[in-house]
Amino acid sequence: MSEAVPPAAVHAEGIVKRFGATVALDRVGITVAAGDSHALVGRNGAGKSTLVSVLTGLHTPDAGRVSFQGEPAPAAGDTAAWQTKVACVYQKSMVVPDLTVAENLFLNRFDRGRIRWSALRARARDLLAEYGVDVDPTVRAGDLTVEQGQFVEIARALSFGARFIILDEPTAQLDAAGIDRLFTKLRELQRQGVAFLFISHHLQEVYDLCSTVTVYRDARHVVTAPVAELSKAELVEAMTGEAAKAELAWHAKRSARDTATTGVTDTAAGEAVLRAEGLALDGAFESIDFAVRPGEVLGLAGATASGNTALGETLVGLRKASGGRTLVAGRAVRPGSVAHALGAGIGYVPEDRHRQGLVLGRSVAENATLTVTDQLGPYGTVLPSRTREFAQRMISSLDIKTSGPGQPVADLSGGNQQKVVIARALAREPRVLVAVRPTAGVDVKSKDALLGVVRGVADRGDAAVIVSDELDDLRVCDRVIALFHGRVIAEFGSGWTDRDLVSAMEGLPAGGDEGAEE
Ligand SMILES: Nc1ncnc2c1ncn2[C@@H]1O[C@H](COP(=O)(O)OP(=O)(O)OP(=O)(O)O)[C@@H](O)[C@H]1O
Repeated sequence: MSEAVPPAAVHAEGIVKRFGATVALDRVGITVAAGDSHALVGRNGAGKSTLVSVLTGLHTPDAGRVSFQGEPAPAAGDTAAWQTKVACVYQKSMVVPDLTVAENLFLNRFDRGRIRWSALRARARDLLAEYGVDVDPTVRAGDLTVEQGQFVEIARALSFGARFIILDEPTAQLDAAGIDRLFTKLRELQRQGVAFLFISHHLQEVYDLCSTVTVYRDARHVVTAPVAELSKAELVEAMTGEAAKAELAWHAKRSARDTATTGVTDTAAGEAVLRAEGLALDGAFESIDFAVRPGEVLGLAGATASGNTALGETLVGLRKASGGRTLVAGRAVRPGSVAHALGAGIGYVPEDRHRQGLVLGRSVAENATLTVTDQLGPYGTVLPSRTREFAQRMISSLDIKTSGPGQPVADLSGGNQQKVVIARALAREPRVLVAVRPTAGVDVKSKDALLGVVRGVADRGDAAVIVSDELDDLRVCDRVIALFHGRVIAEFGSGWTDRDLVSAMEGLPAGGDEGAEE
């Protein structure tokens, strides 16, 4: 025991944080050892983001203490001092989009009057090279990919001297190759003594990257253990407080339907709820045909640049097709018109809930009913009682953690905001629901419930389209079309294997390679 153990990268104890009547953190603690990769997991609303705010100096806790490398945390408001201790990298990086990478790296570090731009660029180049980040410092930050933005943020944090970095769902917008590169970089930095707190709803990533895991539930600390000593079932049990079910409940059944859905163009026009005929968008995807029948959930699988998201956005009218057409129940939908798509019965769950999904200052009830206000009272009036009643129903069926329908959406945790977006799309009882990565940021248990709700849309006789690269999202589909570089590369019935679908999304032709060596 005589070896000198370096002080913990961060140590927090007895942290209490209240928002009005809500106790977001109830005497919790966390200790991240130097050079460790420590996961923090918990259901939506468990308190993870609130802890991040406390550990980065954004919120002052009502009680408790935080220290970095054995020294008390800086005073509240001393941003410069906090930056030398800790940084948080979010899925959307916090860089200023209109400034160059070099400017972002040195933001607020120089007296503006004395900036020498050539020197600044050279320093930025050195700094990026030092941390092995392959990004041109003269590029506008807004033009970086999510992955590049995150690497720049990490380099920026390290250059301030921070040896502790929080990653809040960093993989949410990365494809498999991007996740690999991120993890490789993190392992490399870990070897140099940098510690990470990793927040993710993808439990497999916790097992792939982290050596320690802490679970919070309902604002309380439940357990901290070496990852190797906790099975997935035990982890889920700690998160939910219930014995874990063996598997996700919402697999599409392998039914008679399966054998009937081998072709994409064989459906008679009258039967399909949604049909794409030669649908194309220049630069995104080429002429695509498919039909979604009543009772069917269709998956549009694909990695980041595959065109699947653009296809989803074209179906809902956010983008205007450059060729072909979309039909709902045999009637053509006006291209490029969200209002027309909505009127035709297409419900939409967008990927980016902050930009496209919610009015943050408004209540849960108002947001959940944004598309149905014409149904909530006579002659265009909105009856508050009906709005609340509808919202209350959605809150319980989707298990939204909120103090009530009147709570502003801005006060909900990220995953619970996503559920409000889904509630809103369901409110109109769409004939076809188009959902883009519907479970992003949603915890394991809620994920199951949400996918069940999407499945339910089809089971009541309507239809759904799930645009995603998440295998769990795609498992509820009766049929999956995989896109690669804007083209359909493969199509699967519900009996696909993870390996086949992943290969297709990576651009490898499906089938015929069973048993091939990696
Ligand atoms: N500004 C705020 N005002 C009121 N309540 C808040 C505020 N911020 C968070 N809360 C509440 O605190 C609790 C914890 O939220 P937090 O965002 O920390 O959860 P989380 O674990 O990060 O969830 P998710 O996985 O969904 O991101 C939630 O009940 C949330 O509604």
